[in-house]
Amino acid sequence: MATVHKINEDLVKERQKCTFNVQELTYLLDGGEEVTKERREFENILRNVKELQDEVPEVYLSHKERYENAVRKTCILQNVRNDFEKKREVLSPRNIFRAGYAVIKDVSPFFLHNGMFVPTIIGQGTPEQQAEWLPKAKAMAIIGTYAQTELGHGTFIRGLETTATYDAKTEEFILNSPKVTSYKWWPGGLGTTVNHCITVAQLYINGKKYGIHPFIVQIRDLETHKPLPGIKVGEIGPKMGFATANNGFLGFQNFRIPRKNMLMKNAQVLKDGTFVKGMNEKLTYGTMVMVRVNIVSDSAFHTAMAATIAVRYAAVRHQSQLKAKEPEVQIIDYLTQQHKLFIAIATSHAFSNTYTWLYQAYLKVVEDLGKQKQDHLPELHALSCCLKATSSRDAGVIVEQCRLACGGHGYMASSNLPIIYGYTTAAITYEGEHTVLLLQTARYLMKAWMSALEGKVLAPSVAYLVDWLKSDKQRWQNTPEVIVKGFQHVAAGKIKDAFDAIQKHVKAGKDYEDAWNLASVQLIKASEAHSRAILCDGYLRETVRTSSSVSPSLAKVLNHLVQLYIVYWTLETAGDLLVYSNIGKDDIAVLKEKYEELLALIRPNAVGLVDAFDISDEILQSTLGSYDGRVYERLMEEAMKSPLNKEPVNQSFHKYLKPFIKKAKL
Ligand SMILES: Cc1cc2nc3c(=O)[nH]c(=O)nc-3n(C[C@H](O)[C@H](O)[C@H](O)COP(=O)(O)OP(=O)(O)OC[C@H]3O[C@@H](n4cnc5c(N)ncnc54)[C@H](O)[C@@H]3O)c2cc1C
Repeated sequence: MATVHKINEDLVKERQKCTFNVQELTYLLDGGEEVTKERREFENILRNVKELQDEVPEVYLSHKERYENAVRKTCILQNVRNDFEKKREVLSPRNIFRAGYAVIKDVSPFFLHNGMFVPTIIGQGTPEQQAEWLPKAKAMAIIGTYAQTELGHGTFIRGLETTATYDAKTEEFILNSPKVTSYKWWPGGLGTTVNHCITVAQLYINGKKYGIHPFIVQIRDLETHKPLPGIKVGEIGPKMGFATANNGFLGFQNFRIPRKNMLMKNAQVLKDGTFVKGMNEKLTYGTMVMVRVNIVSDSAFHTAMAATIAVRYAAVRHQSQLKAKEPEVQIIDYLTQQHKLFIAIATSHAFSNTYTWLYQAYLKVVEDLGKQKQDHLPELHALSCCLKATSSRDAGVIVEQCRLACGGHGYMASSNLPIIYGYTTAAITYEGEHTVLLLQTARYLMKAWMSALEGKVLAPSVAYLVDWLKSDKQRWQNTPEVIVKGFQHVAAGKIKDAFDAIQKHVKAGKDYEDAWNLASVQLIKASEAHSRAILCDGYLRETVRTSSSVSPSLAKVLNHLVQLYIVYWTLETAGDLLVYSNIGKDDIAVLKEKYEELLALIRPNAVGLVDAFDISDEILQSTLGSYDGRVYERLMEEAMKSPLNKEPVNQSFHKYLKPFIKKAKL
């Protein structure tokens, strides 16, 4: 049985100060008591699986050992999950996502299987293809990944160079990687784990190019796991993070796959080689949108992890004195520390709330698409692009801020903050590079602006453009509602400026594409401002909605957090508000005071708020952030696990250091 340690006294006191019911907030954040219970039950089972405990911490393992350990543990996790789901409901995706971190400190080599392989078969396979592949994929009789990016092209997918040439005689596609730049590069699990992948390739029929399409490709023998003839596959090597994700490369040489392996929900290739264009190419957006929506939720969780570690540590850590002769202060009592950390808590809430409404919007669009309706798809696509971009970027900044807030100990791998940063920052690039996604949203915003000028009715998320055109700027008030309007004014002003900049360049004789490039810094700023307005508006609306159904004490705390988020961003973007809204210097001065008041109001609840994220020690895996606050003891215990501490004198002393010292001339 695990030893139960005494809880650090500072944390005990912090928990006594808390003014709301922590459990109530946990249920709210999880989406209901049942979800929390399911999650805890599953995490508890995992906690008691002895084989999942590492004797040697992952960081001390070699690259190869670390990978092998990750595969071993992911298989156990999958078996535990299967047993659990046999007895009861299928686990919710968010709960399984969280539990994964209790098993592997970094990213699982199976990450892409459920993250992209299965969803792509669902999103882009015909009913017959789904019937053939899905049962095997869901049971993990086959393990897959999603191979799109190549050495030469990531963002520009039309430039992909892998070819799939149809051979009508044999009813097969022949896959080839004609150049080194056409090698697939990055797919998770591809290195040495998966036996299948979805490969995105340029389709050729009778010498004619038909654009990029997805194909299911078996790349390894199911018995021996050896690459099949014509396949060159391997691992791409160490990266900034993602140590166990097993990202790989893949090349084809005249590799043949049956015709039925092209995913044909959209376009089709008939037996005789006739190409049938899809009714709606936009259908393929569905999977992409879903994955981006999920990244908003992942960002909420990664931010919550970092906030939990840094807030608990700030409560336990004492450093310096505020006044001479007084005891050293808990660092959480420095206002600058609260400024670094409380926004982390509020940001996680903002992203959770955003995910809630965005996911509902996604479900509605999927339902509509089933009825051949796609009116809301462009809006959802634009929203998912900018919210993925902004949430992953903000999460990266916040995690790093939390690491810095932990001083030197935050730099320890055992704090887990460096690893959390590694996978949080990766999300800024994968599934659509940050700038590129902001520019995609900007395209939508430019069209929306044109429509607004023409007096057309706009989609709800950009309806503020019409209001902005109609009315004079509203009289400023320092209320959350008016501030949100202020953010909308900033977005509208920046959208107008970017639009005008493009027009100016076009009038000066530039092509539209060149004008676009010349205005692109303004375009991404417009997109960022739009994201911030959407985040603040959605977070405020969701908080108002949920506040009516929770206890008054919790509603009060939720209200403090949303206000903090809004005021924080007002002060961060005060320059923009001064340019584009009616805010005055005096209003900003009042808001600075308001911000300090909010920090003080949140202070007694800080530990309770991170406890409410309910992230178990097994998931946090942090010496600084554990529930019991045994920070120093854990740091020392982890240090003692270093292989360098297993022997009194390291052999390098005798081999190198001693001769070197002996030779020293005094
Ligand atoms: C950890 C990780 C995991 C990944 N997993 C997978 C996976 O499983 N499967 C897979 O297929 N891929 C995967 N990828 C690849 C990922 O999707 C690409 O790296 C990403 O789409 C960016 O493409 P790129 O690397 O070609 O960057 P580039 O597109 O070359 O970007 C480089 C720079 O050019 C800029 N740029 C590019 N195009 C434009 C433009 N039109 N306008 C303005 N600026 C532009 C970008 O903003 C960026 O600053 C992964 C990547 C990472 C980091």
